[in-house]
Amino acid sequence: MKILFKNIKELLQVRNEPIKFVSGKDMSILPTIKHAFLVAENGLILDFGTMDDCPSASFDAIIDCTGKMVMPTWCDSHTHLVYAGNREGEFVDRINGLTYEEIANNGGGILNSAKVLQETSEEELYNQSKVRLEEIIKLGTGAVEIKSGYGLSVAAELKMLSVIKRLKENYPIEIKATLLGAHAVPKEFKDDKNAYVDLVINELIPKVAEENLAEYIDVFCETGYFSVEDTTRILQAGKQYGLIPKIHVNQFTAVGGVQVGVEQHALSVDHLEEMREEDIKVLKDTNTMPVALPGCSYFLSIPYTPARKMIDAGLPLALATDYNPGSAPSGNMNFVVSTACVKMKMTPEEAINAATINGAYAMGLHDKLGSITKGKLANMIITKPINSFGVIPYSFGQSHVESVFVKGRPLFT
Ligand SMILES: N=CN[C@@H](CCC(=O)O)C(=O)O
Ligand SMILES: [Zn+2]
Repeated sequence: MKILFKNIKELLQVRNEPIKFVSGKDMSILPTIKHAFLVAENGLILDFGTMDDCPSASFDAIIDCTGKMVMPTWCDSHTHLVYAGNREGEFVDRINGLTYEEIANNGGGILNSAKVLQETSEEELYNQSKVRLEEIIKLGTGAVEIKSGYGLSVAAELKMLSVIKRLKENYPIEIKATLLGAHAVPKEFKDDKNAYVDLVINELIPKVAEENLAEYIDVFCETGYFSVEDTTRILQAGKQYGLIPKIHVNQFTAVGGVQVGVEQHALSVDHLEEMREEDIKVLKDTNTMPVALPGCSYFLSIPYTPARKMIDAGLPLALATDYNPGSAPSGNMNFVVSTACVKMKMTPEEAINAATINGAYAMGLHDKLGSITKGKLANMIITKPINSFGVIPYSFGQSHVESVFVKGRPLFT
């Protein structure tokens, strides 16, 4: 199958040479080609350039993109989109004055989602989750990481990971699975957290590795959840089974989680709403990608990740949705990119880099996705007719995605 996309108003995120990620000042550069063509063959990007060099060979399909932009699909490197039910009641409780912490301390929050998930069949969980997956693909996401962590028992964590596996088998976008057994301390272990950490290390990790259900290991390293010591133990155990760390740190308190991430060679450290100078410094010149989740800051009314400080210090930054029922019930990367510009003072170029190539890196997918580069997967967004790419973050709350191509094929057009 060979497709020609012609008369593209502007082809975004063009990288002739493959790159891992962009940091610091380089984040403000978004290479583009105006009045461009692109050829996709057998699911890969075969060629691109200006219309002056547009090939005249025969194609299976020709798509006229007059007035429209073409860009790589969004790479959403942090979600919890496999969950059961929702937490609308807690949303109203927060509107009426309770805090996220108070709700969690009263047995709500993650434990609430765990209870519902444990009572939901795998089939039903799959059916609820696939709706969310289809919804984000329509919004332009072409690669997504999905975590477990609402099971909090060996059986229920395996149920979540099996659902993720089934989504991988049934949908063409790239899906990466993360084991987040240490997301909260289950009720039964409330007086003996160490026993739960032992269970994660001695039973859950080996079982997940044996069944090959996850690529990454995550921990919610936070006051009242898992300490830096717990986090180190769990990450080390995961690494022995080949699981790569990607961790939740500095959401509410800065307790040294970023340092643990760097020490353990985490692929990413995510959230980072509370950042001290030393947290920024320790990330410098490492291979650990900081990931901001502005949808969570928006929904919980907590501080935003200090993107300006971090980028100005020379760091890279990725953006993700954190799609989950409690702190970010939206998987809309268009909204995330817009919020990053409005609230975190990222420029459109920085935000698009953060949501494409840097997000791909945070999922170990930068050699396949995240830029328009020959040989990468032809996962692309065709926008509606727009004046400039700045309109994507500017007109918040709208989707400018007209159609989405995954491995060179149109989905949900
Ligand atoms: N912070 C930890 N985990 C999720 C939220 C969990 C929940 O409230 O259900 C997050 O990334 O925001
Ligand atoms: Zn999360």
